[in-house]
This record gives sequence, C-alpha cells and structure tokens, in this order.
Amino acid sequence: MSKVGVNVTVIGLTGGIASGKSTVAKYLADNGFIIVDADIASRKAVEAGSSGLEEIRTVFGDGVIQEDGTLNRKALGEIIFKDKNQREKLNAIVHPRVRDIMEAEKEAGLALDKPVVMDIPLLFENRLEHTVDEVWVVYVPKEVQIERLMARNQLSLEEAVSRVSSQLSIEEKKQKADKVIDNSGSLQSLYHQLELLIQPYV
Ligand SMILES: CC(C)(COP(=O)(O)OP(=O)(O)OC[C@H]1O[C@@H](n2cnc3c(N)ncnc32)[C@H](O)[C@@H]1O)[C@@H](O)C(=O)NCCC(=O)NCCS
Ligand SMILES: Nc1ncnc2c1ncn2[C@@H]1O[C@H](COP(=O)(O)OP(=O)(O)OP(=O)(O)O)[C@@H](O)[C@H]1O
Repeated sequence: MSKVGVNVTVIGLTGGIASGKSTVAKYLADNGFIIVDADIASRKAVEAGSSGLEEIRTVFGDGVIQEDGTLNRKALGEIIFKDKNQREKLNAIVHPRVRDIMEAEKEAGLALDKPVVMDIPLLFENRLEHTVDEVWVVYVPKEVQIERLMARNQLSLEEAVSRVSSQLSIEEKKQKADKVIDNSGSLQSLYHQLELLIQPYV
C-alpha cells in the first residue's frame, strides 16, 4: 500500500510520447506536488562510468558511446525505436535500474507528507499500475502527438511515428486511465483542467 498518512497519495502520470506529461508535471510541481521523473531516472541509470552504460556498450557497441564517455542518445534511439528486439535489450538493462532509483525517490517524497507524482511514460507497458494509487493519463489524439513531437525534437514524420509506435496506443491508455487530462487544446485549457483536478490535494 503506497498511501502514507491520511492525505498523502501516489499518482501515476503517463500518456504517449509528447502528449504533455512534462508540461503537466511542471504545473503540479509548481503547486506543491513532488515529481519523480522516469526519463530523468533513466538518464541517471546510464550516466558516464555507470554499470548501466557499460552494459549498453557491451550490447550495442562503442558506436553508441561518445568521445566524452557519455551515451550517444540519438544513435541509440535510432537503433531501438525501430527494432523491438533491440528495444527489449535496452529495456532489460535500464528499467530495473530506473525502478530502484524511482522507488527511493518516491519514499523520500512521501516522507515529506506531500502528494507524489510518478511521471512514467511506460507505466502501462511495464504494468506498474499496482505501484500507484491512481493513474492520470495525459491525452492527445495521435495526430497531435506526432505533430508536437516532430516540432519539439525536429524529427521526420517517419522518426516520430517509430517512436509513437513503440508504445501502447494513446487510445488504449485513455481507456485504462483513472483520470484523463485532455491536452489537445490550448495550454490555457490544460491549466484550467489541472486547477480543478488538484483541488483535493492542495
Ligand atoms: C533511447 C534513448 C537513449 C533515447 O533518448 P532521447 O533523449 O532521444 O529520448 P528521451 O530519453 O528523452 O525519451 C523521450 C521519450 O521517448 C519514449 N521512450 C523512451 N524510451 C522508450 C522505450 N524503451 N520504449 C518506448 N518509448 C520510449 C518516452 O515517451 C520518453 O519520454 C532513451 O529514451 C532511453 O534510454 N530509453 C530507455 C529507457 C526508457 O525506457 N525510458 C522510458 C522511461 S519509462
Ligand atoms: N496544450 C499544448 N499546446 C501546444 N503545445 C503543447 C501543449 N502541451 C504541450 N505542448 C508542447 O508539446 C511538446 C510535448 O510536450 P511535453 O514535452 O510536455 O510532452 P511529454 O509527454 O513530457 O514528452 P516525452 O514523452 O517526450 O517526455 C512540447 O514541445 C510542449 O511544449
């Protein structure tokens, strides 16, 4: 049971790539929520000199390691987003390390007696629903997701589609959600929804 104290709770925040999780997480952090971010944890898990990075070098070769000893994220992304087997090899290296890092950060956050938000893009893919009290899905239609991803990361349509296709569909995630945050409109509309959504927690 992840609840600590009376009003403290653990919220799972997920959605598709570029659906707006980080935008939502920043609003929540500005309103007193503790954010535990899986993408930040996955960067820690493979930082220069880590066992995670050495395992990646062993599996994927020196071609994904930069001169300065850090991970060449673009090179590794080009390999794993279009090849399921390669992606599963990377996940097997990174995900156990990410879970340990995030568990420690979750406990530290709960000790502060504040609501904790676990920002996990692959929450449903990795069957982590049982680790949170409720799941909030940031929803945008697939076309909007692809449009915003291409704009943010300067990706081609093909690159954006390969990333989106490497995850459970956003429609499936919407069906599984305890609460849906519709981010297909303006930022103003997003923040208005969030203002109402966080009332029980602030
Ligand atoms: C492949 C990597 C190096 C690409 O790095 P890059 O800086 O280009 O992307 P970034 O890390 O910011 O991820 C952007 C988004 O891609 C999606 N994504 C990342 N990894 C995966 C994956 N293994 N499977 C599906 N989607 C993924 C997520 O929506 C994530 O928010 C990096 O994503 C990575 O290390 N992925 C493996 C760890 C992982 O699964 N992270 C997701 C946390 S749940
Ligand atoms: N309502 C909105 N209107 C227009 N642009 C938006 C809106 N919400 C988010 N964006 C933009 O869309 C892009 C994706 O948003 P964000 O980075 O928050 O998504 P994310 O789910 O965290 O992505 P990732 O899965 O890569 O971590 C960003 O460039 C962000 O500024």
